[in-house]
Amino acid sequence: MSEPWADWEHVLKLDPDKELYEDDTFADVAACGTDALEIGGTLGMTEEKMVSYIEAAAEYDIPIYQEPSNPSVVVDTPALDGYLVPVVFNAGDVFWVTGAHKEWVRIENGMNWEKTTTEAYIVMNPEASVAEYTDADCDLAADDVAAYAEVAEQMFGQDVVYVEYSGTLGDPEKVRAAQDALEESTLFYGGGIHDYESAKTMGEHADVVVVGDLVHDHGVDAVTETVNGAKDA
Ligand SMILES: CC(C)=CCC/C(C)=C/CC/C(C)=C/CC/C(C)=C/COP(=O)(O)OP(=O)(O)O
Ligand SMILES: O=P(O)(O)OC[C@@H](O)CO
Ligand SMILES: [Mg+2]
Repeated sequence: MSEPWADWEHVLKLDPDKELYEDDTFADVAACGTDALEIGGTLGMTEEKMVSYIEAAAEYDIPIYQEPSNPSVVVDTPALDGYLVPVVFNAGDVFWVTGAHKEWVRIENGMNWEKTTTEAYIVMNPEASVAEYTDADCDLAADDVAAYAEVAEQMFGQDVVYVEYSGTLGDPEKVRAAQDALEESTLFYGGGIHDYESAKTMGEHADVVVVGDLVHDHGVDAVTETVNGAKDA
């Protein structure tokens, strides 16, 4: 049976450390046309902020996945369809490859493996908090990105590979290189998607376009444009 993300084209990532835009509501967010919500962020995250976003989104009929940035913010609730847990393949600190994950399994009272999937992150924007946080080596050419993607799928069995340019629009050639290197795995692209064209461009190379900051900074109507771009790609 294929995993749900095999059918996704667009994901909206909500950061519980940020507010929704102006008069936008969670009902508006849920109706924007995206295939799923991912809830997570790097800075200022707490379990309380996570819970309030997950509970608000759970009122609506849309898949919700938590993307925890560390073990202490993981929320155990039936409101979640699952956990998408980053593993940063180009991290400088092994804590973000296996260390945090080991700590999570150690402190949990039994894991819900059915609901847990890892995302093989390739972090590409050195200015992003996620790059600083994980001490990622972002100095990667297209063939480096392709090789990381292939290693993730073929050697580590990763079903989701995520080219992450958080905060800036990336190089489509590097996204395409990752796609060309993959056989079955689903390629997520995130970073700087802000309109129909940018979503369409990245959607031509990635399987799933992830939109983050736009929903907080410009609102749901702007996100709907990106849904259209991703679906037309
Ligand atoms: C084992 C568990 C439960 C967690 C560890 C998970 C790992 C390895 C996290 C490291 C990578 C990370 C922080 C992922 C969070 C998702 C993400 C990339 C959010 C975007 O971050 P930015 O846009 O850089 O941050 P802000 O928007 O908060 O500034
Ligand atoms: O916030 P933006 O730049 O849209 O990035 C989306 C996502 O990839 C962040 O993890
Ligand atoms: Mg961000």
